[in-house]
Amino acid sequence: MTQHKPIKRALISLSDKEGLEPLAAALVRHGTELVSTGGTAKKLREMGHDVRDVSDLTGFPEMMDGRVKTLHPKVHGGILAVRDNPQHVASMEEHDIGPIDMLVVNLYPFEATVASGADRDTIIENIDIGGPSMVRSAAKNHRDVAIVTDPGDYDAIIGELDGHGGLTQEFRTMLAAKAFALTASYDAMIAGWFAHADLGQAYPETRVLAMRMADELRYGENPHQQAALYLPHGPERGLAAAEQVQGKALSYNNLNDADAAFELVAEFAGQKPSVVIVKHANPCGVAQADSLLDAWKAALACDSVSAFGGIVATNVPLDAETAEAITQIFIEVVVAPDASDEAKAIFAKKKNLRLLLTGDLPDADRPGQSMKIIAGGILVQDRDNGSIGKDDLKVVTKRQPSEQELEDALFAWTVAKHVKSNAIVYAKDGSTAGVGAGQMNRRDSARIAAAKAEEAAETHGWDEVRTKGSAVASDAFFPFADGLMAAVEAGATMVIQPGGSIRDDDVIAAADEAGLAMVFTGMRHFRH
Ligand SMILES: NC(=O)c1ncn([C@@H]2O[C@H](COP(=O)(O)O)[C@@H](O)[C@H]2O)c1NC=O
Repeated sequence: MTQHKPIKRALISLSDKEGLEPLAAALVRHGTELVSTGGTAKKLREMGHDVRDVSDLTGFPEMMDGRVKTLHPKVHGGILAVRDNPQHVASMEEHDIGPIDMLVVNLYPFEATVASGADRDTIIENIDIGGPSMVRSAAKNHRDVAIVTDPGDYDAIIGELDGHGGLTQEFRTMLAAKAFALTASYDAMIAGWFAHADLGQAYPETRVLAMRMADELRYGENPHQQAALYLPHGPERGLAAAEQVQGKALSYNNLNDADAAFELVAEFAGQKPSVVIVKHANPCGVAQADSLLDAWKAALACDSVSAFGGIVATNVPLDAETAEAITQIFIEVVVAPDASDEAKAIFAKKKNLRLLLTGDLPDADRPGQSMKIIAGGILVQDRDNGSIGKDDLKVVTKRQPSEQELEDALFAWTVAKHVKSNAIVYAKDGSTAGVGAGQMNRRDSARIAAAKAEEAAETHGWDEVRTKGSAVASDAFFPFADGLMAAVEAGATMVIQPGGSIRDDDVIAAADEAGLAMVFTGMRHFRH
């Protein structure tokens, strides 16, 4: 049977004293002697408990604004001594060191201090030194010492004390693992603050990532893959901060697709009502219109086959009419800044549909980084926040684009930025006409996008395929004229692309011959 080791003496030193009362009461009930630092000792006395001050134990006053309180052999010896090691026992006797069986600590609130906008000196003062030192000592000696760092564990500890009079080795090991994760995360936050905030290093020599599990997911991309969502410490941001109003638990693929939809729709923040439909992380229909309902209809019309089981994102709050229309087909997730009560009630009828409300959309041009795991490493890059406006465009053809062509071109360009390479996007009158994604050559993407537009025309019984008279965006330059010619065959009259190929002259000549207007952006948007 696993032995439950009693706690004869506990050192308690807490910044966050929440939940202390029942834990202290349980310890006292089981005959534990309490030793404590200034503020915590005061609190315990207010609760009516006998407490020994740590300064009494060490023979030194707490000093230097609390920088030195527990950093003393009487504390660390009492924690680190191996109880059945005769030499350690002899040292304890020689130096009058008593064993400490439990340490209850939480650390100075470094993260909250940074978040509060405090000045540098205050931030530095909130780097806990004595706390992590004790935590590491106790976690190392978890064979004999219980290290309690998470108030979420207090109840279980009280249960063990009341039920068995002490804690098992397994319990102490679990606590130790948690304690080392805490000190590692704490130091990661401090190192991150120094590198990023204090020294302005976006790519420091050593990068420490500390993340907490926010959700255990049912599985990963496929059912045989285990998966979880991890978030960095600090305030939740972006899609991770969204409120899930209803629906089944979000899956790995839902989160990945919803993020793609959310990032694309954020490009349209503050613009006309816009709808993005994403499938397998690529947009399959994107539209802007005077009403959200019209934007939904236009986005859906682009590729209603692919939209089935898709993810929908909007740039304005959902209204009842749009909610009603969306629920006419099977949609996995809807992401929106907000939703009216009527819209929520309509979605509520679709029990499985996940509705995520994000509040204001993030700035699409914000700085940041993206990461991708490769075998044996992580690729880190600035997030693709590059954007262009009309003034950045260089007309390279004889024909100048019309205002409408320019608008459609910029819209197609914005969508193409969020389509996996090779990306070709046709757009007309503020909505996509065809999206070609993820092909190994540009010509195939151009053909696939055009074929989708033809299919949409057949499905909806339109007289004309919407690529006729459209603007086409290519996420990177056309290395040959063949990709451009595929767009000409589809009826595009305007091209937007980065330019920069050694065969640009051939491509421009082909565009001139076909009577196209073509602009170069000077910026590429590969997305893999
Ligand atoms: N300096 C030390 O020796 C020291 N020992 C413990 N602490 C921290 O002091 C805090 C508790 O202080 P108080 O009990 O005075 O409110 C805890 O967050 C603990 O981690 C210390 N403070 C900072 O380093």
